[in-house]
Amino acid sequence: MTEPKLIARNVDVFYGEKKAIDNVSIDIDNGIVTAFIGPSGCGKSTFLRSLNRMNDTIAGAKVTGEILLDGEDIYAASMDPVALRARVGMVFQKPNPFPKSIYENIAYGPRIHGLAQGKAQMDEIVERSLTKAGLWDEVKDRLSDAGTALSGGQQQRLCIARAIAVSPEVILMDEPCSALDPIATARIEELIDELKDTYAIVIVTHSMQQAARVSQRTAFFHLGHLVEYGETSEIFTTPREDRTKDYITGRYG
Ligand SMILES: Nc1ncnc2c1ncn2[C@@H]1O[C@H](COP(=O)(O)OP(=O)(O)OP(=O)(O)O)[C@@H](O)[C@H]1O
Repeated sequence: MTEPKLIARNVDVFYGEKKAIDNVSIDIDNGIVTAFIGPSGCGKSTFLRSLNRMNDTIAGAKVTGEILLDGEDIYAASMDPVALRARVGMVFQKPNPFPKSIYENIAYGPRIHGLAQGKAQMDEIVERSLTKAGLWDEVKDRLSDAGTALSGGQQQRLCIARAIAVSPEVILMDEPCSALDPIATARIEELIDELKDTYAIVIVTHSMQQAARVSQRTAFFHLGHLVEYGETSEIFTTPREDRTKDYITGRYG
């Protein structure tokens, strides 16, 4: 057995006095897609954001407990949150390209992290990242066009390419398809399936069909608790907990 990529132990997340995540412990493995599901407001996004310290950017948010990336405490004083977010990248619900060219959207991260020695190396990173995100053929002749001029689905693949460009180890995706049409969604789902061999992927989704299609492991959250975690096929066919059963059969959510 290889070590889990991420280990969370007894994690609580507070917004001011309010506890949004209560004592969550979970191991997240490499080479697979892990889905977080559960009714609106159960804390999926909050917990996802705690995995790369995005909650640090929210005033009043506090995380307690322990989260280890390859055994290293990501909340340790010695951990630089900017470097951490390159290792644990994030893709958001709404595609959010920078108001810059397609090329610059990809080159920005590698530049600030000093990953390219010169123009030729940067060109290579840009091409490799866009290729991995399945976008290169569509944009190779228009790299100086604005990223925001692309379609919604292309913008989301651009955002995935931007995350890939800084050589992450984990990619967190917070409902990455919720603003996309079914065809663009299918492209992203195919892409997620390809990327899982290189990165640990965690996806928050409202769609149980999507969780069933793209993930190998599923975590069901309810009211800030991790109710059940296991193989996706088992969670959807033979859940152990009544609350999971009620959710996947559509009794609430
Ligand atoms: N910035 C914030 N400040 C205060 N409370 C927040 C903040 N973000 C989320 N919450 C609260 O924390 C709880 C969990 O919210 P979160 O967005 O993590 O849930 P979610 O399961 O991702 O919901 P959804 O599926 O609707 O996106 C909710 O009660 C929410 O109102």
